[in-house]
Amino acid sequence: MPQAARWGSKVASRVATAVPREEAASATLISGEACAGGWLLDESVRGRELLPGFVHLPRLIPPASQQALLELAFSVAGESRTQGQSGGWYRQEADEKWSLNDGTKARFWDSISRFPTGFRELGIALAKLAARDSAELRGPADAFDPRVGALNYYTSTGRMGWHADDYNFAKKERPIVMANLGDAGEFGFKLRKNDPDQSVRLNSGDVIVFGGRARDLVHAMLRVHPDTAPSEIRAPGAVGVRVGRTSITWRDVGPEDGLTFNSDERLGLTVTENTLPKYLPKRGGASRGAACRGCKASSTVDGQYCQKCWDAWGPQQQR
Ligand SMILES: O=C(O)CCC(=O)C(=O)O
Ligand SMILES: [Fe+2]
Repeated sequence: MPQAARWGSKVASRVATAVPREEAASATLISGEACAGGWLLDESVRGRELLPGFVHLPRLIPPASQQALLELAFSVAGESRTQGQSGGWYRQEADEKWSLNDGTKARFWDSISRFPTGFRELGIALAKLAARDSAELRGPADAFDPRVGALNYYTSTGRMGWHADDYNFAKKERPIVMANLGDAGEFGFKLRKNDPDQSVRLNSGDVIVFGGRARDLVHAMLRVHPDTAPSEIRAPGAVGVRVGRTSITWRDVGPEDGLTFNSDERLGLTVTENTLPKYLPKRGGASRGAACRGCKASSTVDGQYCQKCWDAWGPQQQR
């Protein structure tokens, strides 16, 4: 059985059994043809539009669905912790020990086909629920067709610097949909770079969506509030492992937008012929002769790419 299908069936059955009866009575089952098992969402939650096109839906995802989603994230991002393959959230150091692939945090993304059945439909449902409370989001949410799932894991000291999401990581005209699980996080945001910083606390089960005029929202994960996960949420995996904070984003984007698959390439962990120059790891030493593979400039720093193409990769390092 192909890997994606294997994981799909495994996680979908876990999701189905994770939702208790009591909760089923008070929440609405979002179902769909491909949504085996279904996801429970509290549709009575209304969104707060923090900026035109930026909506926060507190506790939209009830605890049982939070737990199921967390297990899904840990399963998918831990799937390929095998030497020679994509390391998911992990990478193997020289001493052969596995560690998170981005220091105090970890990042992973790949085609939505690698995620279990129902994951894509959940992203679509979340976008539509947010659009009830933002005229700005209606068009972008109607057209939303997520093709990539991205999973971030933060330890208690993990952060992400200020940035706007590139168009090669989500189409310009489509929203970015994010679910928050585990420890709460302080999410910094502003419409433009020079606007005053604002922040909102995102608790486990909260969803945010930004699109339309807020598609280029400048945002950051300022800090994690350690040990604030709801008591009923458990870290999947070994007993005693901290829950930490996980964010899941659904992204409507594909190779036609210049997306490189998968996250290992963008993090500079592996380089393939598809890796964009700006994601190549920086090295020193100028060399002349070959034209730059990125922009055809005549001088390259390593025989392949020019300094400008190397430098374009730099800002990604701050993430
Ligand atoms: O995890 C978060 O809160 C932010 C994630 C994010 O901005 C990203 O992955 O681009
Ligand atoms: Fe982002």
